[in-house]
Formats: sequence, structure tokens, C-alpha cells
Amino acid sequence: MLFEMDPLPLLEADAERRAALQARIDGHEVGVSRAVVAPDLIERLTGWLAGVGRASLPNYVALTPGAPNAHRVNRWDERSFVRANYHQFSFNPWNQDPFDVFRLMAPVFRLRNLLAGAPSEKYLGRAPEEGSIARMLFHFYPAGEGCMNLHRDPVGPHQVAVPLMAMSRFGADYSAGGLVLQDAAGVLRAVDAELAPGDVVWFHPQQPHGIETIDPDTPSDWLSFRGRWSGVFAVNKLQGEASIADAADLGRG
Ligand SMILES: O=C(O)CCC(=O)C(=O)O
Ligand SMILES: [Fe+2]
Repeated sequence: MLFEMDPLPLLEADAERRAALQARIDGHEVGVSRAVVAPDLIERLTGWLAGVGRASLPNYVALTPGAPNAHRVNRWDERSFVRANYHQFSFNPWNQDPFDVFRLMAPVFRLRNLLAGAPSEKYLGRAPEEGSIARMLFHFYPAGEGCMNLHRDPVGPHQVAVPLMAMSRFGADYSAGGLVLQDAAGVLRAVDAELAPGDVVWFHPQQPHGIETIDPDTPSDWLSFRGRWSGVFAVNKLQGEASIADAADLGRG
């Protein structure tokens, strides 16, 4: 169900290619950019995050200017617009880290902005723009319990396409559940089997999507870090801002 996209540098350089890509995304087709980050680097990054996840006390940190990067555990947290079970590791552009994640992920954030008609570096500076900032979020869905309800994300000047990075291997790290997207005919389709760590899928924010429970028959263990990682290239409003609409939870599908 995925279509292969032009390489990111070609898309960044060519408005016509971007328009053709966005037309397919608007039609609820799902594109994929292959090997945006090398798999061995993904493995080092997720290994580091798992260590942070085991050793740090999880916290809910409000998104305010200068907020720290954070590790949060979300277990059906009613404060979330979309109900889910996962570890979240959030990175804000004003903080630095050993992997230089915003430099590593910059080509994806730039294309995300250009598709939305925004300057390529928007939201990536040290200060918020329109009350919003780019955030690199790493989500870990533990086997046995990790999931996210089906939902639609808002469309606006900040986004017309959502990029998500695969960071685990279907069939090796887990063998059931994962990312599902509703196609134009209304059928839910699983895509993880078609992805390798470091691949990025691009889809329309209003296209219903979610994470089906990872290996639902496995006893869950929030500290083993057996399960599924993904990378989310987000633009989020700061606490108290109304500039961006909220996501809409569609339940368990
Ligand atoms: O964690 C994922 O891969 C999906 C995240 C998502 O859809 C969202 O945060 O809106
Ligand atoms: Fe989403």
C-alpha cells in the first residue's frame, strides 16, 4: 500500500515534485522515504533511550519555552487528546543531546515545512514561532500493552503531512500489531511489515491512524524495552496556546 517517494534532497529542491507528492498524500495514499537514518545509528539511539527509560523517573512536563527534554510514561492518561499506552521521549530544539537529533532529523522537518508552505527551517530555532515548536518524539510501545487509539491529527499552516519513522523491525522485535492507516476505501491497513528501521512514512493528518497493540499475548513489562519504537516529527503548540487544533480520538477502531 506504500508508494516510494523521491529522495528528500530532490523533493526539497523541486516544488513540482512536492506538489505531486502532496496530491497523493491528500488522496490518502501513504508515501515512504527509505533509509533516512542508517539502521545501526537507529539501534544506538534506541539503546540509549532504553537506558534513559530504565533509569529515569518518568514525569509529565508541560511544553513551555525552555522546557527540558523529558521521559514520560503514558498509561491511558486522560490528559492526552488521544488515548494510548507508551513511553515518550521528547526533544525540544533549544536543548542539545549526544545524537544531535534535530540535525539528524532536519531533512524530514524541512520537507514537512515545505509541504505546508512554510519556510524550511520554521519551528526549528531556539524560540517558538506562532506559539509552536518542532519536537522530536520517540515513542516506545511495550509488548503486551503498547498501543495508541485510532485518531486524526489536525491540518493547518503547521502541517499537511505527518512523517513517522520506523525504528524497530516487524517480525524480529515484535510480530503483531503496529501502525495501521485507514485507506481511501475505509479499510485499516497495517504497514510495519513493509518498513525497516530508518524508513519514514508520510500520510495526511486527517487519515485515521493508530498503533494496534504490540504482541498482545505477551505479558507486559514496562522496563524490558521489548516492543516497538517509532519516531514522530511533530510541531506542537506551547501550553496555553490555541494556535493549533487538537487531535481527534476515534477509539479502538
Ligand atoms: O507513535 C507513533 O508511531 C504514532 C504517533 C502518532 O500518530 C501521533 O503522535 O499523533
Ligand atoms: Fe497521529
